[in-house]
Amino acid sequence: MSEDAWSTAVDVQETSQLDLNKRPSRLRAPPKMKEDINANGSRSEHGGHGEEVDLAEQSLLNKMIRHSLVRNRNQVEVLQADPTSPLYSVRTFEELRLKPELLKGVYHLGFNRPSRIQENALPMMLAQPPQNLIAQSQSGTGKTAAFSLAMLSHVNTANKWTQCLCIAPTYELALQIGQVIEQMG
Ligand SMILES: Nc1ncnc2c1ncn2[C@@H]1O[C@H](COP(=O)(O)OP(=O)(O)OP(=O)(O)O)[C@@H](O)[C@H]1O
Repeated sequence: MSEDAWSTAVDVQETSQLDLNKRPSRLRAPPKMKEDINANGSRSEHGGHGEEVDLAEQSLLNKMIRHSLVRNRNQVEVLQADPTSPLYSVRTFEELRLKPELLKGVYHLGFNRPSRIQENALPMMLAQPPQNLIAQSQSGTGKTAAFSLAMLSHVNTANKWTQCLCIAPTYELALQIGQVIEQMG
């Protein structure tokens, strides 16, 4: 249920991003970035400069592809049991020694066990002292959830200052990551 609500909210958010000019809400980008996005959008609307890549549209397309994977969650769960799948995992979130609040957030999202990228990357990202990590995995295999969990694990809620900085290549992607973090945190 909560996963459906989350993906629906993200979809609504994505749709709203297609019409940034008409939306005077807090979801607006800072002026410079908004200008860039709108510039890309108008280029694409008029079909003008064939070679130029519209990053906002590209990001939305990626999101739509991922959304179709979310709909097939049952299949994802089955794939996690297949040792040849990148989603395969034998470890549990408890074994990753996440903070109890985060564990609650993970289960609230309906995650029963970590995917392979989460299983491999999280111990390194949670190590003390923290280690640098570059990781890659197929789309929809849980990378966002992995680095979001790692970021949140390093946050001390008693400290009232900024403790994490997540840099994303597009505004839309940043919003999506923010949604995941809100859900988990
Ligand atoms: N351990 C898990 N168990 C079940 N579902 C999961 C798990 N981890 C992530 N998911 C779900 O799988 C979907 C894809 O996860 P996520 O967005 O983290 O993947 P991604 O690798 O970052 O994808 P992309 O490369 O497209 O950005 C999301 O709906 C997420 O809620």
